Amino acid sequence: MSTQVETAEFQAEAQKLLQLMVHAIYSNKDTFLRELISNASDAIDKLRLASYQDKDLQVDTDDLHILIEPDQEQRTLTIRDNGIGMSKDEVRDLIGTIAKSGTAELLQELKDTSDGAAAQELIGQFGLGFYSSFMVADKVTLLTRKAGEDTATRWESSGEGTYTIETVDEAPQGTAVTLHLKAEDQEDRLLDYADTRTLTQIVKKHSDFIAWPIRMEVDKPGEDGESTRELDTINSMKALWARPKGEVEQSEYNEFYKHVAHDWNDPLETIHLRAEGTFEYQALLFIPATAPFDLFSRDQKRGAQLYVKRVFIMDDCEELMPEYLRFVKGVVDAQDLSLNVSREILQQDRRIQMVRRRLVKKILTTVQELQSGDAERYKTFWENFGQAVKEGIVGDPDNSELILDISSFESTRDESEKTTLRQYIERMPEDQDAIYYITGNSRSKIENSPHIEAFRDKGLEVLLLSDPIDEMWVESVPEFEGKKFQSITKGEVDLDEDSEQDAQQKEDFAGVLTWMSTALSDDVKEVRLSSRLSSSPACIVGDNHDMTPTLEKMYRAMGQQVPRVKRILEINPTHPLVSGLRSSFDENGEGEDLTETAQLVYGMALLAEGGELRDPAQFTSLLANRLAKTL
Ligand SMILES: Nc1ncnc2c1ncn2[C@@H]1O[C@H](COP(=O)(O)OP(=O)(O)OP(=O)(O)O)[C@@H](O)[C@H]1O
Repeated sequence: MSTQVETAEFQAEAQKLLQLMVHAIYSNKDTFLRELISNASDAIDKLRLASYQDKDLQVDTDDLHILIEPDQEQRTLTIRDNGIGMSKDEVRDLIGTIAKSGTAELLQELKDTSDGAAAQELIGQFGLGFYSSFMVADKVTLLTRKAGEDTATRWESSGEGTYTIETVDEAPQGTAVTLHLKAEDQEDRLLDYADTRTLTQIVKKHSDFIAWPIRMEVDKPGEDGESTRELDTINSMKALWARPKGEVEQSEYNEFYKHVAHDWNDPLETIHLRAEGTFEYQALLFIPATAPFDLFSRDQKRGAQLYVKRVFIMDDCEELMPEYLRFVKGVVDAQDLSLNVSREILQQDRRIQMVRRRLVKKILTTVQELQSGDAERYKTFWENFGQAVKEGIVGDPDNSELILDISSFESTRDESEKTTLRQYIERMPEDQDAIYYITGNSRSKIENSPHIEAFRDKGLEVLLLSDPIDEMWVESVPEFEGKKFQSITKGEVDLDEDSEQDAQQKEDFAGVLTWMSTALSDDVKEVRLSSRLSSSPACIVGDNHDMTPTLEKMYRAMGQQVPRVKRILEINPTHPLVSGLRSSFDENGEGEDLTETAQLVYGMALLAEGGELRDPAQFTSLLANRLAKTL
């Protein structure tokens, strides 16, 4: 067998992340061991599953374990597992590159931040798995043989841009990662990772719950006072989710979370539940403290890990979690499923649907409790995951009321504080019968939109809905707690109390309105007087069931055919431009100049709401000509 050594380069992004590790940006160096043990444990889970699914696979699964081998003299530390191993191509793909989405954004953010603590938090959020070995080692050697293959692969790197890779004839099945340790440096929080006591402490702290034995030779005091070296299992291996809730420390939950979620930070919330009766299961779920970089990418995975009677069955079990809760991590261990259950079977299984319903309810009510009991943590939750959770208002009709209840929204009342719907309703004046809202692309755009003027003048609060998903749910939900949602850019709004004056104005403007409706008929279906404006001359509104321009644009962007919706131009009778337009029409009748003024009024209204002109060049030329006349 040829054992030619190839030298290859890390992918550019991997190189940059490695540099961060080599130059020790992350202060909690002990985490490397948790990462390597976590990978080893995953590899054993995979082997166990593969041997179960493929009876012809020639592997020995009798004594699956992880072995820690420190060598004080050589200053090395080896983490060895007899799990699934990797093929040569897998080593290249999995170790030489970083396929995680969000890497580019992470690197950009790291470049932009000069604050060490912020950089650490970013790294912590991203997790660096295998690469974290380079925090404590100046050279790493990996020897691996994939289950069922004859030859093995040896990989080595000092983390400086290149690595070597070669095929070797012999190696035990599984993976051994050998770290050539950096010198101990207490100041830099670099401990002696060849010391068995240090290693034992780290394993107990970070990896105690790992389901496979983690073994290491340790010194044991003998009867004659002499100590002897003995192979010991240093983790308790107790599945955390199977232990009674009251007996598990939060620190244990936190460590377990870091293992399942590949996160380096503590979770925001822990949910531990057990169901007994016809279908028994235990669930241990976590809400992370920060949203992952890829929360809104299409390939974002979702779902808890599924175990059956303590045996790992699959990662990302989608059947257990709806898409809008894709950020929830954890484990569900069911007692009464078959070990060879497949995704197809799970999709059909009504018991799994029942579990999912219960988990969803539990997660949502946990957030509800947070909302009423811990404002700061609720705020963190909502800032990170609110946008995703709101997808459930449309996607999960059974829970839409509950989701609305735990949601909070920006409003005209306070720039820095969001409001819940319940709080909004409590503040509503007695005669207000609807929840007013406006949708659009950004807070700044909608908050200065002319539609809001009269609401602001009258002290009426308006919700400012600027997430793309808001456009969707607000169309589909009729009401909350008996109050219907009313867009302030749609339908007729009557905020003026003086009906006598109204009637007079209607009469005065009747002629000019009819003429304007015809003059602008290519763009609008009607021109009418407004009671929602106080300082702007005009605004554009829709009928109650019309699609908003933002929604129209969203559908077009998704490639759907949508007819162009003509909306309504509302003009402000008290604005000098509008009253002047009317007197000019009354005195001189229609004319080219007046038509141009009407077009300008329409164009301005469109721009004021952040809309796009159909013919911007024509609009600017009209405006330029008009301005020239004033000079
Ligand atoms: N001991 C191992 N045995 C088999 N495969 C392994 C082992 N260690 C790593 N791998 C493979 O290499 C991949 C990359 O590992 P790495 O630790 O860099 O990232 P990860 O575990 O996928 O995610 P994270 O960076 O969030 O920890 C793993 O997903 C796994 O497929």
